[in-house]
Amino acid sequence: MATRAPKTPQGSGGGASRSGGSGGSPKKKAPQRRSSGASSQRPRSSAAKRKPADEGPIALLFVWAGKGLMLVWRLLAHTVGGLARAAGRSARDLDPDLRRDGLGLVLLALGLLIAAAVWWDTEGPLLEATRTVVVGAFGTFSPVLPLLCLPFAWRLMRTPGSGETDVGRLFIGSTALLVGLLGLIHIGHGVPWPADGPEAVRRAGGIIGFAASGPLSLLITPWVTGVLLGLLLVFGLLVVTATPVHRIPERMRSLFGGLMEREGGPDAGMGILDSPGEEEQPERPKRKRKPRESSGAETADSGGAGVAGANERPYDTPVVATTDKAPDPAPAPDHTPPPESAEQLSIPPRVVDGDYELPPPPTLKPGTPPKPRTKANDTVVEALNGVMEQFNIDAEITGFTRGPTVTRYEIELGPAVKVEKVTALTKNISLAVKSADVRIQSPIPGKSAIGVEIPNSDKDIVSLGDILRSSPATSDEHPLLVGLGKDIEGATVVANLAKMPHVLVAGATGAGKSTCINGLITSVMMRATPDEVRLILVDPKRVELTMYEGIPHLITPIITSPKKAADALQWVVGEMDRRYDDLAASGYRHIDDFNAAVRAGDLTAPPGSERVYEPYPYLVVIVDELADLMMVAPRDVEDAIVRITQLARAAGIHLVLATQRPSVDVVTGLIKANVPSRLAFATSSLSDSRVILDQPGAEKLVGKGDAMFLPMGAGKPIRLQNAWVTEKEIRAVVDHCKKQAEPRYREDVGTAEAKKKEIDEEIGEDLDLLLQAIELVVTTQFGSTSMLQRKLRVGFAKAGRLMDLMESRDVVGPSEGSKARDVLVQPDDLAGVLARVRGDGPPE
Ligand SMILES: Nc1ncnc2c1ncn2[C@@H]1O[C@H](COP(=O)(O)OP(=O)(O)OP(=O)(O)O)[C@@H](O)[C@H]1O
Repeated sequence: MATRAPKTPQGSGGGASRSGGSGGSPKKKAPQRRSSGASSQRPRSSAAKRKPADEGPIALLFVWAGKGLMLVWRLLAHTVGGLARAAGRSARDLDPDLRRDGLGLVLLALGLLIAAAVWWDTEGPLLEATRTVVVGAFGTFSPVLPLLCLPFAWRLMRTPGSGETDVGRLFIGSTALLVGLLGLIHIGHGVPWPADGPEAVRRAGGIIGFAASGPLSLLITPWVTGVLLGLLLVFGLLVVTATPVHRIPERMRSLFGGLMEREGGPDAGMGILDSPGEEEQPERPKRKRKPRESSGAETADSGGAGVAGANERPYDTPVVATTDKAPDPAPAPDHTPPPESAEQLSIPPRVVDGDYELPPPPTLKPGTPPKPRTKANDTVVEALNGVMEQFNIDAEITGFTRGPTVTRYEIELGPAVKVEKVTALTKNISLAVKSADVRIQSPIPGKSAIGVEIPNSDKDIVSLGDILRSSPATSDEHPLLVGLGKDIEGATVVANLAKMPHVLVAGATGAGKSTCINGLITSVMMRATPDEVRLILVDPKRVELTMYEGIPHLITPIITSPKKAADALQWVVGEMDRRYDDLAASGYRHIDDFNAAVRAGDLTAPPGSERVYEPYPYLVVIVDELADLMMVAPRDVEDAIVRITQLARAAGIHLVLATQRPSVDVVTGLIKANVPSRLAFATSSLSDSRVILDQPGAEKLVGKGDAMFLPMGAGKPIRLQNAWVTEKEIRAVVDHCKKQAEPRYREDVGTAEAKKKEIDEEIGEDLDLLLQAIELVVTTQFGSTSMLQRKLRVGFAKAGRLMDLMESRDVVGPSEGSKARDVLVQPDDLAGVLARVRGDGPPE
């Protein structure tokens, strides 16, 4: 997740306002200027030379005054910037909503100051200076400025929780809008130059209007400048209202519809008083993101890869553990021609007209404050010392690091003491500290000490709310960043599902696996809009995930039938293939690049196509009990999982597979090889731990969310206490999401069965064999019946029938006697053909 994420429209208008520079033919252009006098003597070479040469002392004065003003401004900006940076640390600690209020109040004060200076001509040196600066800069537009400050201030204070990007967007948009407008006003007044007198400039668009239109008019005529400035103005308007160009008709419709409703509705009378813009709030962002930093002790630096950094003072400086060690992206498939289908998105892109607000961060409650040391720790230290003494081992307990569930005690050995002397005492230590779950780590990474992990008798609760409000989570905006918990040193652990890119969650019943899945889904709901992330939830147990029914992130109702779940996985394979087709056709390697290009408007539909490109949401498939699926259709499920996991990363599709039976028949070698990240909760046996982590350790976990996280590429797992989220909190988040938007389901997810029946009559029981035969023939490009007999171990009659079925589906050509048949499908198209034969091909 890389920090992700779709952002506000990009500022592309800079080019328009900045064009110019040298070039052009002043000879031709000068006569087109409408102003007279000095203007006709404009210089001919470069703009730089032009003014000082011909504009006389007044113009020179203006130029130098302008430069002086710039210098003062820069000095001021540096000083204020320095002060702001110095105050930054404490400002960052402020509640973000308070920060926005502060900004709003500053804007209000500014509006009042300008109103007093410009509207009422009030006396006083500050007001006079304000008047000179404002009227000089904005010209005839200055009286409107105070009116603009008011709605902006109002918006800032009225919509707490919006991100900083919102403020940035408004700033960029209104600057473009203002520059365009002032330039146009200036052109409307005949493009007066400073040489025409300061009053002439003030009566037009002011210095800003002049800067936007004057030099440009000289180079490309006022008309063309007017058009460019008009475009800049429209761009500014679109940015301020957060309206991408392709959404203009939609926005107009909703604005128009809203106005009509208000006119005809019961509140029609009130509608006259309300400003329609305010009512529609067109400038509101589509989403409110970013849960804010907690006011607690989380001050983590952004961590690097894989495993949390070691930490001397755990509760002061927790470190993020993210799965940053991403491998090279999956190789992009060969370039293929643009797909024929006119439909691009197989997942409906828009779920809601208007705005979608993320749940406010306080919906999730804070946990218990961490305790760095308790009486229980002292008791354990005494017990450990006792054991060392009893066995005459020259070793010392030099300290401990208390995590939420487990404390790691550090033992330093004297000279010439064998490590094995301590490790052999595990059972005695267990006895002395009255806990069966003692785990010895030798050495503690980065220290020449042995670590003895002993469960705390007085555990801390790690709340998901605290994790999502901590800076490791808030500093990364990727919508697939999820809160995992806290490690043994108390550092926050977050992970990006997109980087995992698939994860296996396993553990014995009651170990905390369902809580973990709840945490993952809640993280997504807290941080991502349905336009950014869509979910497929598979819950064969029918009890675990029911509370998420109806959330707008779902693309299909929660799937409870294992058979349907297997079909849904096949649908995901199809969705992945469709995405890959799009990536290949457009020449992008990753869905993020594709989406960025769509947002920037760089992707146009191929000639003759009616397609409208939309960004693809990430798709996360969460299976709460893999074992139930593997019992029903082991081969289909395994095939689909392997295919998805091998390729889906670049397509933005990620799997979370959970099971309480991590045995080799559920988590097969193939699945294991392709699901690189693992999250293990307490297992009932050492062999189960081996299946999940490829090493022992999970059997020693103490349950209730005590977990080991092995991110992709990491050699050693991180022990962590998984974050806790209550059912009440989940319900509040779910209610919030449901109020924001209705789910829009894909009808065909998990319904391949129905389609299959149509072709079943002909294929009958042979579907599996036929799929294998197609795969064989296409990959070898050899259409031979005897090869099918040999490889599939079928008789001549069956092999002949398979060949006929393949012929009727255009996989092979007609029989040519004893010669092998022509193969009509290329290996690249195999996935599509298999999907079609299965009956889960792309919708017509
Ligand atoms: N992160 C956690 N923090 C604190 N307690 C937890 C945590 N996770 C689980 N627990 C405790 O463990 C109990 C069982 O958790 P959970 O239902 O998630 O286990 P499970 O492995 O999914 O079990 P099952 O497979 O039977 O559904 C919870 O009721 C809760 O009391």
